[in-house]
Amino acid sequence: MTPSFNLETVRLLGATEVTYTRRGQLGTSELLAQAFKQSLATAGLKASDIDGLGVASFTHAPDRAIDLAWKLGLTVGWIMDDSNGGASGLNILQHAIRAVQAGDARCIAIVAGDHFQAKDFQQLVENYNQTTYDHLRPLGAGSPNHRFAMLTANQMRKLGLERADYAALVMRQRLWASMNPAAVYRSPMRLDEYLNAPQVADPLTRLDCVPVVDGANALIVMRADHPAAHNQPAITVKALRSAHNIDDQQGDGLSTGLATLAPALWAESGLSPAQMDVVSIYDDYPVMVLAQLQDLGFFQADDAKQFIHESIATGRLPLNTSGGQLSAGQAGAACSLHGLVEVMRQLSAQAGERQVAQARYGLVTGYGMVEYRYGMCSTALVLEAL
Ligand SMILES: CC(=O)SCCNC(=O)CCNC(=O)[C@H](O)C(C)(C)COP(=O)(O)OP(=O)(O)OC[C@H]1O[C@@H](n2cnc3c(N)ncnc32)[C@H](O)[C@@H]1OP(=O)(O)O
Repeated sequence: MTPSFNLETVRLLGATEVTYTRRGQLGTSELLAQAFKQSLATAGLKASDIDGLGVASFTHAPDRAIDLAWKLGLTVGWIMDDSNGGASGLNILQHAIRAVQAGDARCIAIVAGDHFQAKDFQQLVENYNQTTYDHLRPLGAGSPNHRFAMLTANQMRKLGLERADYAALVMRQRLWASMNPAAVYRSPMRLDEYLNAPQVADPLTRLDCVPVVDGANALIVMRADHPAAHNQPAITVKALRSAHNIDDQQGDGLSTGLATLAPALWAESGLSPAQMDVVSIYDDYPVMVLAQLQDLGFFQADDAKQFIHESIATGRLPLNTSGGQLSAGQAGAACSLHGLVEVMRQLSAQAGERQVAQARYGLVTGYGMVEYRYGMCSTALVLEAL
């Protein structure tokens, strides 16, 4: 287990998202640049304050972080690219915190985003890794939808769930999305709409699968003693843990790396699931939202149905208050900062109509990098508004 480290010397600010669109006009560099500029404006910073840059993207290639630094006119002493999908932004964050603590940089901007034409996404999933290319693509099963359909069927059996139970989660997220101007799907969803949506891979329909959009997110990681750290409500990280490839793809995929890291995460933060005021759980498919909440101790297997209807559907647990990716949209690697940006906005009292009253503690998870059965990467962090 990694040793704990003092996070008090680091602050997060400048959380921002570029409005998600389907097949928009801006290319990846432009989206990343827009997120960067919005983040600076939100944090009250100038480009010359930034001395570190992290970039997460699938479609930024052949450019890399240094090319974006040049386009933005940045001179930096710390730079990082990450293409680990749903884990990428939080992976950069984990490194950025260390860099700021160690004095390699004082003020790091992290940006994540993608622009997709329809054919780009197909190309991405079929070439996601060598395993997919060699073994799944020839079977016509390159898309993650097929694999998460199997995980959903298995979870339905294990937890005694029906489609109407998943509907309650998806519909609640859509309700949150109706209060997020940046979300791509904002019209409230009815149960019959959910149940009758076009099937994608039994038992998943279109409304269970994260929609592909364009967009970008950004935030700033800064030393707590930096003069600009007081430009807006300060947010600190109480604990951050990652656990990747915990079982060599030999498990059932319904227990993620979060089950491994949860004891240390809660012990280090000194907090418990019941104390979280707002929660962003990586939501590529509803099955994984439930799997991660269970791993983190929000409910026990026997209570899954009750938890969905009493805590999630009622909003008693403010879960994925941006609408989550399922309603706001998944802009490629931007998904890796999506949940963090939302929790930071909630903790900074900047969430507009969907603001959770007196939000002090928040939880964020990242998940991703499907090898051939399920995601291999898991990260979680607990945040506090100071
Ligand atoms: C670790 C991970 O993150 S793994 C996950 C990685 N991501 C993925 O694999 C993406 C999964 N999603 C998908 O594959 C696709 O979105 C699909 C298959 C579900 C849907 O794709 P398609 O069937 O091609 O539908 P398409 O995107 O063209 O949309 C068709 C219509 O449905 C609408 N639509 C699509 N999704 C939604 C949604 N969630 N809510 C409401 N409307 C939707 C579209 O706006 C479009 O409407 P229009 O015709 O009026 O413009």
